[in-house]
Amino acid sequence: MSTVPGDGLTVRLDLALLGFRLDVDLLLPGAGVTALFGPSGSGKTTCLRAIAGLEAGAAGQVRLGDRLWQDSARGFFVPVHRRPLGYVFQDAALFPHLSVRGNLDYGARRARGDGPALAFDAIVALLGLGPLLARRPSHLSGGERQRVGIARALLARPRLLLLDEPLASLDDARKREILPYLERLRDELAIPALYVSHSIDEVARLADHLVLLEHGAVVASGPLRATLARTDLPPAFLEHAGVVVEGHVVRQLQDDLLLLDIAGGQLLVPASGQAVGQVMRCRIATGDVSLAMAPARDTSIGNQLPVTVLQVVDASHPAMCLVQLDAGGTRLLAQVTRRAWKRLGLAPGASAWAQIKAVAGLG
Ligand SMILES: Nc1ncnc2c1ncn2[C@@H]1O[C@H](COP(=O)(O)OP(=O)(O)OP(=O)(O)O)[C@@H](O)[C@H]1O
Repeated sequence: MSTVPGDGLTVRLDLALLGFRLDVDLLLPGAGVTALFGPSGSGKTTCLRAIAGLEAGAAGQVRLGDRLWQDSARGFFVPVHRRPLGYVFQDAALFPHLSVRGNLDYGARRARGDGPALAFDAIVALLGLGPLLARRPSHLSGGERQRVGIARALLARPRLLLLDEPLASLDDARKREILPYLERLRDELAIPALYVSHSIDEVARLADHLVLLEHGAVVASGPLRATLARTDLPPAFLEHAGVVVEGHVVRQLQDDLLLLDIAGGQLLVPASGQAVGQVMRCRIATGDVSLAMAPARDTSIGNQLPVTVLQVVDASHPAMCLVQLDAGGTRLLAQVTRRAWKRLGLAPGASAWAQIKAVAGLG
């Protein structure tokens, strides 16, 4: 039996279902948010269920820090109700006849975990539920219901939080409303969270670590920024490739723009409520970066950075290639046509200008 360093989460599972096999071997951080990302049917939910102990047929080992939850080699299996975890689904199944407070009290009374104890009031404040405590679930928006569901999961004192597409049933406005609360959880909670999502923007905004799943197997697992910027992933993932850049807001400009200091330069980014000095994450998709040999003068493009070409690889379409660039310490990825690559005479080591059409501020 292997030993696990520190307080990480070991998930070594092999599960055969009718027509589907989950076979994963993961060592995940014991803190922060790990996102599970992959195409529909790749096994994200099955993986979460197996970690929770809801798939009794799963062979292998699950261990959180020094706590062993299952080890089939030794016939050891902690049942789901004895694993200290909080499970949040797409729709929080709240009791309709109880108020928000009643629903939370119910969760607190059933607390069986031995994770960090957060006071009722602290959890209510963390999720902004104070003004909602007297309401019935039928008088809550979808986003508010999810916040109550997360609070109820936290009141059980979990050591691990499992979130299965908690925003999937919400419209964009509700998603924007709840994301800052999820960021607060990430920044203030001492326990790790596994977060399943279909949305790469959501993942880029919230996660610290990224696991890519395809056909029940792990394609990649690593720190978010490094993993998203990889150029050696299967085609299903390359279309989501792009970089996540972090920088400090140095100035607020007219027209709702912010000036962001990043390694090696500055970026103009659409404002989304950040103050000067604050750290901001942005995502730059590969399709939003093009290449030129000189900075363009009369252009609508707001961001142009001098770059060095590092390498070029095949993109998911044969007409396209992915070019990895270094912009003074910030890695960028550009998706350009093979024809343009040849026409510009580019090669690894060449100098060029990256024209960045869009930068999505992620909060
Ligand atoms: N109890 C089950 N018995 C047989 N097959 C199952 C069972 N549960 C899930 N599957 C199959 O396992 C595969 C993975 O499903 P899973 O729900 O884990 O994928 P997912 O990545 O979460 O998908 P989505 O993003 O669509 O939610 C699918 O092919 C699904 O049909």
